[in-house]
Amino acid sequence: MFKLLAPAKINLALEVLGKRPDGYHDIKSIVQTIDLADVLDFDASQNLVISGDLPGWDSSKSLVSKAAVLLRERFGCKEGARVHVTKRIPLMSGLGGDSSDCAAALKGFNRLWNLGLSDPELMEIGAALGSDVPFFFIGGTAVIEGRGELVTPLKAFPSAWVVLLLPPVLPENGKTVRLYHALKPADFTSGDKTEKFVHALMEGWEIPPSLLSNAFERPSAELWPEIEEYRWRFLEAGAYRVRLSGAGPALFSLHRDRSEAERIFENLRKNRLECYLAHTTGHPG
Ligand SMILES: C[C@](O)(CO)[C@H](O)COP(=O)(O)OP(=O)(O)OC[C@H]1O[C@@H](n2ccc(N)nc2=O)[C@H](O)[C@@H]1O
Ligand SMILES: Nc1ncnc2c1ncn2[C@@H]1O[C@H](COP(=O)(O)OP(=O)(O)OP(=O)(O)O)[C@@H](O)[C@H]1O
Repeated sequence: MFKLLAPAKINLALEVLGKRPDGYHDIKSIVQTIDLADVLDFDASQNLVISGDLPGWDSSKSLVSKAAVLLRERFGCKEGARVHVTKRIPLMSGLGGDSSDCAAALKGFNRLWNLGLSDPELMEIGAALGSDVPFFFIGGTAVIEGRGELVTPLKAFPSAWVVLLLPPVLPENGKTVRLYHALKPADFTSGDKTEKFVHALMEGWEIPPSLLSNAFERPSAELWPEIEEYRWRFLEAGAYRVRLSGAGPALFSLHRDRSEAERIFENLRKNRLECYLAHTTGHPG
C-alpha cells in the first residue's frame, strides 16, 4: 500500500541544563537527520499486525505498537493495519531509531485510518510516547528544547558525510535513563554553546569544533569504559574528531570530503567493526 522512511539522527551538540521537577531534564540540542533509515511498510488489514525483519526486534517493546494502541484508544478506530518494519538503524544506539519509527508509524496510521490529524497534533501525541519523537516530524537540522519536545527548524547544517562506529557494548534497555541518572551537576551547562552554534549556522559562519559537544561524553565513558578503546580505534582509522550521538553508544565523525569518509569507513570495516557510512539530509517536506 505505502511505505515511509524513518531516518536516524545524530546530535551535533547536546547540552543538559538541569533536572526538572517531573524527573526529566531540560536539554538544548542540535539534532540532524542522516540517510541511514528504517523502512515501514503499511497495508490495510482487519487486525493489527506489526512485524520486523531484525532478529531480537520485538514489536511489543517498540513505540510503533504503542503508537497504534494510543491512536486506536484516543480516536476509537476499529480498523487494523499490517506494518512491517525493516530495521537498518541499530537499536538503543543513540541514533533515535525507535523514536523515528514511532514518528513514521504515527504518520502512517494517520493516513491509513484517515484520522485527519495535523503534524503539530501528531507531534503532541509523539511527545507523549518519547522525547525524541517530535523532532522526526521536522527532520533536517533543528534545535530541540524542553525535554526534547520543543522543536525549532534551523538552516541546514553544511552537507557532510557521517561515519558511524557502533562499539560492541550490549544494547541495553533503559540505557538512556541510566545515562541521565549518571549526570552530575558539573555536567549541566547553560545552553550558551548551543545558542552560539545556532547563531553561527544562521550567519553561515564555520562552526567551531568546540561547539559540537555532548553532555553524555563523560557519563558514557563511566558506563561503558570500553568505549574509549573504540574512540581510539576510530582515530587510528583516520578520524580526527570523534563524538558521541545522543546517549550513545554510537560514535560519529563528520567529513566534507567523500573519499576521506569512505577511507575511514573501509578502515573500520576491515577491522570487522560495526560501522556505517551516511550523509546528512535536509527537511523532508
Ligand atoms: C538522549 C536523547 O536521545 C537526545 O536526543 C534524548 O534526550 C532521549 O530521548 P528518548 O530516548 O526519546 O527519551 P524518552 O524515551 O522520552 O525518556 C527515557 C528516559 O530518559 C530520561 N530523559 C529523557 C529525556 C530528557 N529530556 N530527560 C530525561 O531525563 C527520563 O528518565 C526518561 O524516562
Ligand atoms: N527488543 C526491542 N525491539 C523493539 N524495540 C525495542 C526493543 N528494546 C527496546 N525497544 C524500544 O527502543 C527504544 C530505544 O531505542 P531507540 O533506538 O529509540 O533509542 P536510541 O537509539 O538509544 O536513541 P537515543 O539514545 O538517541 O534516545 C526503547 O525506548 C523501546 O521503546
